Amino acid sequence: MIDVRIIDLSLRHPGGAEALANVSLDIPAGQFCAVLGASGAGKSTLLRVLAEITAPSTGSMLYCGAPSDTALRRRIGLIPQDFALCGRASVARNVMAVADIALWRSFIGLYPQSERARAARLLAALGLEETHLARRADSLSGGQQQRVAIARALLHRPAIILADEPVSSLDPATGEATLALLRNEARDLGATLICSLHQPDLARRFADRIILLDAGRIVFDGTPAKFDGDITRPRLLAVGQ
Ligand SMILES: Nc1ncnc2c1ncn2[C@@H]1O[C@H](COP(=O)(O)OP(=O)(O)OP(=O)(O)O)[C@@H](O)[C@H]1O
Repeated sequence: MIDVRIIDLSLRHPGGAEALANVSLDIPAGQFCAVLGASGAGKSTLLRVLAEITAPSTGSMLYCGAPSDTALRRRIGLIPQDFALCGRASVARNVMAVADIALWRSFIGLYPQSERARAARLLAALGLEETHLARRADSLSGGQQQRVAIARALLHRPAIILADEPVSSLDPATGEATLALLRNEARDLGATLICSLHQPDLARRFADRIILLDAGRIVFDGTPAKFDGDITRPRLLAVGQ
């Protein structure tokens, strides 16, 4: 079980606006923390900083009180907004690409039976039958590819799951079932789940805690019961005005 401490993170892109501004959070181990906010609010930036894909301008993160290291990084399950699949490779190869499997095995596609079975079980739970394992990833629909990215993140039993809009390409019913599965898997693993969403109703139903970002700042941090569900500010003008 890993708790996450985020200390005064700020990030200003070169020539751009401040994507994160003085973000501090203590996320207890095992918590499902939903990150909401209008488009451009900084949700992906926060997740990318936590995944150490993007370096912050200032601030730091601690995992169980310590900076991240190689061992910690291997315990993060990342679901990127763009899925980051290898289109030419099979679904099986994509799902098992980041699992803790000897490199020579993954080169020749010889995965341990236990990992194959877990991959098939996860994909089936996500609504993708075993026949999908042999298909090229780029032959799947966008929503199917998104679920492959979710299975890949869960396969190696992560202690921290960073999910960037993991149901954005799914129809409402599949999205709800997928988010329920993600929450349940995280619970079973004791994993801390930090998940950006565009659907306040899903966040209210599934998350333990909601963080609302606006222009890179935290403007709400509390329980779903206290959240009023409004993630947008009236700053868009209607066409013709
Ligand atoms: N590489 C970059 N260079 C310059 N600005 C960037 C870069 N990446 C993001 N930004 C800016 O940082 C801000 C936050 O972007 P971010 O992608 O984190 O928003 P978001 O809340 O995830 O949005 P969405 O819901 O549309 O995915 C935006 O103003 C965006 O234009």
